[in-house]
Order: sequence, then structure tokens, then C-alpha cells
Amino acid sequence: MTAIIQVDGLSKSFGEVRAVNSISFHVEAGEVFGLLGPNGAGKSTTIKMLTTLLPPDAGRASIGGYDVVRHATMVRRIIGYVPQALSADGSLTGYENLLVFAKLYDIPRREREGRIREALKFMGLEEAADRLVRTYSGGMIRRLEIAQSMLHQPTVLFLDEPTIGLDPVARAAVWGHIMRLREEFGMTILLTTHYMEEADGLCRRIAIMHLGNIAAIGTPAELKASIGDPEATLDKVFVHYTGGELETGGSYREASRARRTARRLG
Ligand SMILES: Nc1ncnc2c1ncn2[C@@H]1O[C@H](COP(=O)(O)OP(=O)(O)OP(=O)(O)O)[C@@H](O)[C@H]1O
Repeated sequence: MTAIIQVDGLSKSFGEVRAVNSISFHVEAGEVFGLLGPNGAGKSTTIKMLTTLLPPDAGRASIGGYDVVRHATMVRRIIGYVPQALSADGSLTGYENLLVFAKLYDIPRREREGRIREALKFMGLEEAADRLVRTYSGGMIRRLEIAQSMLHQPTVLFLDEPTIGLDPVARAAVWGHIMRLREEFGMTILLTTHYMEEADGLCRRIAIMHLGNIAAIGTPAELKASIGDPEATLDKVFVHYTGGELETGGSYREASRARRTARRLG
């Protein structure tokens, strides 16, 4: 296996806050890799540096061999990114949203319609293509945002909490599509999630972040063995490495995010 994401001593501070503290890890091509950690652990800051949105203070990172600082344009060409905040426009249809992204990605005019139809089909949104996005459910919006991020056929996809605020059925549907991206296109996927059971079942390897550091890294089985309990749940592993700051579904934070989502969509 080759490392498609390579991170060495990456750091970022905001004033006095050391958000990411000299972390190193790699992700292999075709892997689904989970970044877990309590609020404020540094997950989003890490993703923002890897997606070229934030310059690191120190250290280096490369995607597909391209340095995220020196070759940022090349990195942007080969990655897709679905941020935590909503990126779909509720006042446009699903198709129109995708068209905006197809233009942003400079997809040649003659290829646009085909790529958009393909992405809609892949994410199970064909029927809803011509409906305003404000009529979509939360799970459909997430799937549309993933469709947006795959239009330019990236080799690495970054998903920041792709299933936050969704009910279990919608979460399962989003996960099903994420796994198909990996299986059918060999995409490498790096994601963050607060849902431990999902990370356990779906990520090949996991890094647990705490206070800007990587507290533990490995396959779910390796992480469980590392706390001396191969039968442990991933919740227990998480609590072990982060000092009991597990955030469960239905928290205020999640609810307020879901509400923000609803407001954005009018
Ligand atoms: N733009 C910013 N300005 C100041 N501080 C920031 C900024 N972005 C992040 N931080 C701080 O850096 C730390 C890490 O934040 P980050 O968003 O990376 O954590 P996270 O693990 O993604 O958390 P969450 O699960 O809440 O998204 C936190 O203390 C946060 O308050």
C-alpha cells in the first residue's frame, strides 16, 4: 500500500491556542480513515490544512505527492471537500447546485450535464434533481453535497462530520454512498465523526485526537487491544484516550447545528 496522504509534524496555533500540535500520520490509498476527537481537539483545523484552506505554522503535508503549501493548486484538483457548514443553496434545485460546482471546477461545458447526471444517480438523487433544495431532507442535502464534491472525480475525499444531525436511517444511507465511492472509484476517504459505532464499522484505521495531539492511531481492533480489552466498544477506547469527553447524539451542539442547517435552507 502507498501513502496518499502524508503528514509530518503539522502544527497550527490561533493566538495562545495550539489547535494542532505537531501531528504525524499517513493514509493509504483506498483507505477510509477516521479522525475522531472531542470538540476542539483539532480535527477541523487538520482538515483545513490538508485541503489547503489554512496554512500550517510548521511541518508538512502532501496529498498524492503534492505539498499542500507549495503545490496547493494541484492538491485542490485531486481532492474533494465537504465542510461541516452547509454548502448547498436552498433556493436552487439539486441540478442547479451541481451546475454551479461544475462551473467552479472548470468542467468542460460538453461534459457538465453527463457528470451531473452521473453524480445525481450515484448519490440516489435522480428523482429529486429538479426540486428546490430547501424541500430536501437533511440526508438528501448531505448526499447532494457529496455529489458536488465528486464532480471533478477527486482521488481523495475529505468529509467533516458528514452525518452530524441526521437520523439513523439517513446516516446509514449517507454511509452506504460513501462506502460505494471507495469501492467503485477506489477513492481514499478521510472523515471526522462523533458516531463511534459508525467509525468502528466503517473506518479501516482511526486516529483519536485530543488537545491538538494524536492520542492513538490504528485499526479499531488495534485500538481496543491497546487499552487491554479486545472486546471493548470504540466508545470505551475514546473515553480512555480523551478522558471521558464522549459527545453523544442529540446533544445541544448537534441540535443547534441541525437548526442552523434548517435556517439556512429557509
Ligand atoms: N479560526 C479560529 N480562530 C481561533 N481559534 C480557532 C479557530 N479555529 C479553531 N480554533 C480553536 O482551535 C481548537 C481546535 O478547533 P477545531 O475546530 O480544529 O476542533 P475540532 O476537533 O474540529 O472540533 P469540533 O468537533 O468542534 O469541530 C479549538 O480550541 C478552537 O476553538
